[in-house]
Amino acid sequence: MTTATPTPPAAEAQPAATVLSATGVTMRFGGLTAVQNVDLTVNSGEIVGLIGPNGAGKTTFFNCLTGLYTPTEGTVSYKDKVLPHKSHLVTQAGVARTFQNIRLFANMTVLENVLVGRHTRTKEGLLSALLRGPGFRRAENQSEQRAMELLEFTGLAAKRDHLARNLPYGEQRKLEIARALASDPGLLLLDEPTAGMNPQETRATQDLVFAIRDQGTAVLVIEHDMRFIFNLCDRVAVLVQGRKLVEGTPDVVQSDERVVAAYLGTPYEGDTSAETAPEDGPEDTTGTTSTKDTEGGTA
Ligand SMILES: Nc1ncnc2c1ncn2[C@@H]1O[C@H](COP(=O)(O)OP(=O)(O)OP(=O)(O)O)[C@@H](O)[C@H]1O
Repeated sequence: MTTATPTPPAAEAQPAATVLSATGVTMRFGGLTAVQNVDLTVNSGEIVGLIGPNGAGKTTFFNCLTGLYTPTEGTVSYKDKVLPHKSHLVTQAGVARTFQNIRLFANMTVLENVLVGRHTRTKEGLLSALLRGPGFRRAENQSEQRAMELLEFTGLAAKRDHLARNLPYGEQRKLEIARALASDPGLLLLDEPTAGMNPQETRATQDLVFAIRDQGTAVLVIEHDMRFIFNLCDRVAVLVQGRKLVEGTPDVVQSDERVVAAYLGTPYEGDTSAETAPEDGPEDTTGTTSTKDTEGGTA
């Protein structure tokens, strides 16, 4: 008689832990309120999208989350700890980001760029670095190993010794992501990761973001390419004139008449801000066109 190995009871569906919690975030620049009383959470295992017309406050909100700006009001917590208003401390806490305009060290190699992103995870001090003692060399080897893993992961390993400035645009964007991942973040914020990309590069970026999520890093992404956002995200929040207008699944958001109206700049029933509606031109909310497809790279 064979004894069946008891199978473990099916794991009960646990509510996902909250990774990021932004509460009542407001950012004023003089008389201009760029972000107003925005709440947003990102849970572990999630990809959350942040969309909105130009000037809606998306990047300002990212800057508040990542310590570049000190919000005028509100708090931002990562894994239940309030984040400091210093970007390197936010990175150290476990939140990494990329920028709308690529910020690589153009004259450093691909590998060196990722190693720079690794510095928040190395403990060796300045003295140890100057003396190049065994502890420093061990840490250096480990960092290089991790950097190479990330270059494999992002498909850039063969370019490790190329100067960043010589990479094609799509690979520069990948390198930015690899560098952000080098700090081993639990949350990655991507600001327009497909801006200026062709459709193949955009699809590859989509696959990369799924892979990042599958490896255990939650993702919050700003993007104008609606097809990309609605394919990728579990949840989407829409900012309009600094306020969160709608939040929900891609299906809910796509079919919300307020979202369509906000993008078209037309008033909707109950809209109190119609007189100051954004002047941006129509953007496609149907998922058929990327508004950035016609833009050049921002490198
Ligand atoms: N440092 C700043 N000082 C003053 N005003 C600012 C500053 N940064 C942003 N703003 C203003 O805040 C508003 C929101 O800008 P923000 O760049 O956050 O929008 P966005 O949604 O990211 O736009 P886009 O999609 O075009 O990148 C805009 O009116 C912008 O001019």
